[in-house]
Amino acid sequence: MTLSLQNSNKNLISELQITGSKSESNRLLILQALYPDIQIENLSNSDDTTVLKNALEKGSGVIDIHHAGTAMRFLTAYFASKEGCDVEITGSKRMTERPIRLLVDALQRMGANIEYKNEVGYPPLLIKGKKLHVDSVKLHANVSSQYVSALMLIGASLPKGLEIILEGQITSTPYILMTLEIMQHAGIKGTFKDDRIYIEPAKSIAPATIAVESDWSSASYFYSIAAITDTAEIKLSNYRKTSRQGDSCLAEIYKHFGVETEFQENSIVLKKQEGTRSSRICEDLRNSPDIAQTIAVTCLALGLECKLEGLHTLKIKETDRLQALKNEMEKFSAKVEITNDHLHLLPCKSLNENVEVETYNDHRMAMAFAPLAQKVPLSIKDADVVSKSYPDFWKDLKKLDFLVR
Ligand SMILES: O=C(O)C1=C[C@@H](OP(=O)(O)O)[C@@H](O)[C@H](O)C1
Ligand SMILES: C=C(OP(=O)(O)O)C(=O)O
Repeated sequence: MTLSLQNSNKNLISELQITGSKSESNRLLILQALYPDIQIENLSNSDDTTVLKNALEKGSGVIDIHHAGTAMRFLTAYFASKEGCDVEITGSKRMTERPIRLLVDALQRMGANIEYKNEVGYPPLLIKGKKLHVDSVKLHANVSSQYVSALMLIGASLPKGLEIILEGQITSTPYILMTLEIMQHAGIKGTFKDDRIYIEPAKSIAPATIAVESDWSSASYFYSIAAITDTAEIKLSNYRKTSRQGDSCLAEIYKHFGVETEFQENSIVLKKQEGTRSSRICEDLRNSPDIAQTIAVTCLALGLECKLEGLHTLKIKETDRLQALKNEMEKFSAKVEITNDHLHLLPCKSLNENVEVETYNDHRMAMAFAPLAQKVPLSIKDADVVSKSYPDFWKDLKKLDFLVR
């Protein structure tokens, strides 16, 4: 499905409720499978959460998790530690190109029975679950924090708990902290200090109801919309000032674009007044890789120079996001330089109209480019990719006066 987009309203006022965080939801579903006394409120309606939920219900045979990185990594650890289970976990073509060796190596050192069906280091995986007894493991932490979270999530179910020693520079740290905080909220004890994580064993936990906060990465598109328009007041419900999600750093980052965040009880209001904004944006996004595309496109729309670093994980996400950003921004007449971990967008004076944006099976390519329709009419190819994290995205855009056809 290709959608054409346009929005000429420069004064946006609206109220939305975005679905629950897929990161929080997927952690809670794994914990609930291990500790059934956990109740979850406001579970995400994203594909990534649905595939994980279905996989846990199925529990055997061939399990296809499509594009969902967290589902692939968390389920690998979960099934490997579940005695008697016999599964093949596979996913989309792209998933078979996303590395998983560091996690599999660590689990194998803990005694897990995991084999690669095709290429060593990549899904599909053949897993025969068994009791894991080793209580300390080393893990390289500079490729994906999801490997770390996967081990943490099963840690408390092991007889002696689990110590994880992180090697190398730690990437996406807020996601590791999110895992720990959610486990602590569920009553599991654990610590994360310097390069050492320790999760205490827990045979059972007291009943707990845990509410998922709405998704901050999804909120980024509304920050971008507010930044690009003249004036805006957009209320997003089910957000907290003290969030477990690292992408809540958006509230600080978008001040540079003149967007202020008012924290109300259980919601945020994004307020944009005309005028105020920086002339150049420089950010290190090692801790928040998922908002890189949003920020780059906001800068493109506003003709700002943008230097982003700490982007070394972008190449192994749903697509090579650095190359995809360069390809698509250049269609609008931008000049973009990329390296392995860095993107430099030069100020762009005028934007080409009616560009067809390719999305490369990446939900964030579709959603990050949509706000640009406030400057020039454009179209988004394969627009239904958004369902990976935010199935109602196009419906919600219409509430902000976007013409979506
Ligand atoms: O743990 C999580 O929920 C996630 C961790 C991040 O991945 P990396 O740690 O691979 O950067 C992030 O990009 C992804 O969208 C969700
Ligand atoms: C990278 C992402 O997801 P995952 O790694 O879980 O597929 C994302 O949602 O931007």
